[in-house]
Amino acid sequence: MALTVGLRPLTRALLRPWARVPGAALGRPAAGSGDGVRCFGSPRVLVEPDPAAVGVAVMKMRNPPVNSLSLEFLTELLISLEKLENDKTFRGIIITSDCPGIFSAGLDLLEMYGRDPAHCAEYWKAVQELWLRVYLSNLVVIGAINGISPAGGCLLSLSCDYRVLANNPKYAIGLNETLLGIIAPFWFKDVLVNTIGHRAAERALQLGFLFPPSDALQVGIVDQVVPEDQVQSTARSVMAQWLAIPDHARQLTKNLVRKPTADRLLQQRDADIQNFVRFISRDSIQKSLHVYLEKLKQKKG
Ligand SMILES: CC/C=C\C/C=C\C/C=C\CC/C=C/CC(=O)SCCNC(=O)CCNC(=O)[C@H](O)C(C)(C)COP(=O)(O)OP(=O)(O)OC[C@H]1O[C@@H](n2cnc3c(N)ncnc32)[C@H](O)[C@@H]1OP(=O)(O)O
Repeated sequence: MALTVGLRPLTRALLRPWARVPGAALGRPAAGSGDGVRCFGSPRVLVEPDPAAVGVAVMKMRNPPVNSLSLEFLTELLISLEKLENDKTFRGIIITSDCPGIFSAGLDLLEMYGRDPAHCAEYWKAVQELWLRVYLSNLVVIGAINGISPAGGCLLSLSCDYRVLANNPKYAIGLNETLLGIIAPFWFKDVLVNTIGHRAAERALQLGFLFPPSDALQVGIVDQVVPEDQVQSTARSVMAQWLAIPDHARQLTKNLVRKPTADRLLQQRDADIQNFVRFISRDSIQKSLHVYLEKLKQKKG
């Protein structure tokens, strides 16, 4: 039976069908343009032009304590990304965190635990939308990963064009869904397979590996590991290298490489939402989430 996906007005206004073609005319004018200072502020997403690099924006995630991807946070990220995408003065974004030690704790478990099916459907649609927005962005997207990034945080990192991770043993990265008693959806899995290869992904996904920086570099889930105080400067240098390529050639090439993966979801978005809602609503899965949330609480002592 098909689910009725009732979207709230803000989310409905934001979520549009995906038909972006590199080089195609971009949509509406950007907020903030024309006043000399482009700063797309929102409570949880700080976006500033990089003072040292023309055409580059730095997007800082600040949804304390752990940058968990709640529906509101996802919505703000989507709005900021759409504004940047539509502002022709920007050619690249560096995504980083404003929460010390945490890049993103992934999807917000409280959006999936004890919620009704309509809410879960709305939430999952926003998760899909953020992934598509980042993964298919025409901009160069560099992840300056300055903290731990499990599960959805790892997916966000994997969707960047290049990942720079701070060398701190606490800053593990990986798709750890199985440790929570849930599973990574097929499109999370596809992105990991594309990045580290089939066999490494098979092990990492089943065992819920969270790779510390040295292992993360070795397996290829990140591109570079640098001292913590050099993450931002390294991301800037990498950005300069990527921006030296003509946009149209880079964008078309990115699309060529990424579109087949994105299309697998685009062709079955509604079915994917229904699968998610059915899966997450199971008593056994809700029980697993409950146990995991309790463990997080107990860890505090
Ligand atoms: C057949 C199948 C068919 C179809 C299947 C279809 C779909 C697949 C189904 C489901 C897929 C769902 C995918 C989910 C992906 C995810 O992203 S799940 C989230 C994974 N995240 C984690 O495991 C991280 C959990 N958090 C931590 O490990 C630690 O919090 C962290 C190391 C990040 C930080 O540690 P620390 O600094 O010590 O902080 P605390 O642990 O004390 O946390 C502070 C408060 O934040 C709360 N919190 C932490 N993480 C989350 C989160 N992800 N969501 C919500 N809330 C979180 C934590 O409980 C604390 O709250 P409190 O202060 O106690 O109120």
